[in-house]
Amino acid sequence: MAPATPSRKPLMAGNWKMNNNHLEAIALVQKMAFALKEADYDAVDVAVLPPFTAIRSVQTLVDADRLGIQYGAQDVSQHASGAYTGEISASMLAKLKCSYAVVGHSERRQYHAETDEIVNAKARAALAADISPILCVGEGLDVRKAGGQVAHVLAQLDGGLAKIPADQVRRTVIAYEPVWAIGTGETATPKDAQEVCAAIRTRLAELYDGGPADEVRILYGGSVKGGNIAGIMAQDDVDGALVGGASLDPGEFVKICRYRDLPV
Ligand SMILES: O=C[C@H](O)COP(=O)(O)O
Repeated sequence: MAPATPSRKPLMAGNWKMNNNHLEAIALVQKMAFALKEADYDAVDVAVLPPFTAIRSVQTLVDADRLGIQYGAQDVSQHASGAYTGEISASMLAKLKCSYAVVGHSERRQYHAETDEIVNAKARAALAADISPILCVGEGLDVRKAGGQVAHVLAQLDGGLAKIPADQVRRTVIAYEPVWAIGTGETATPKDAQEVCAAIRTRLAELYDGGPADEVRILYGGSVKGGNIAGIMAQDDVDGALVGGASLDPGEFVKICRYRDLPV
């Protein structure tokens, strides 16, 4: 596959999961913003994905201080509006100027029984509101041990992208997150990450004519930190990272954003 081009600007997205109230969120974004320089934003898109309750505060800070940090949500409803207690719609997130919404994170699939059909409906709801879905795919340890990771991930990809046309897939982000590497300290090797990310790009080329495969950003996620990001980013088909635990530490997250300065 072709190496990353300027049309695939790397994206480092910090998924805070269920951490940080709105006051803590402001403090964390301020620390990041203090450390990040213009050159960082030129090289990398930097995004935070706070809990829903903190998005408005992050928006206010980003707007007031004209920060280059992007932000988004960790989930979105598949429904547009109505009697869905506890749900947050894509149009509500668009009103908060969210750039991204994660869909199909393995924790949603596992704890909330989200199927590929639901994940697909969420991705389409996000796109309809001009929000880029970050579509998560990834295999469990049993699948990995049996060598079925590529087939498993491609089936999730096919399901997640169903009925999404080429002009919309261009703005979709795919995150490959092997479930066995999330929050465990076990990182996939750069070669493991490249194998699956390359297979994802090849499948995108099969599914879509006209070049979207070369434009879609594919992230790796799973115990990413300053010590392993450079090797992962050296892979041709990895265009960034979805970072969990390390994104809660501003120093570590900024280090990840500056992976170019780190040894491979
Ligand atoms: O969304 C992020 C991933 O689940 C990775 O989390 P982690 O970096 O804590 O392993």
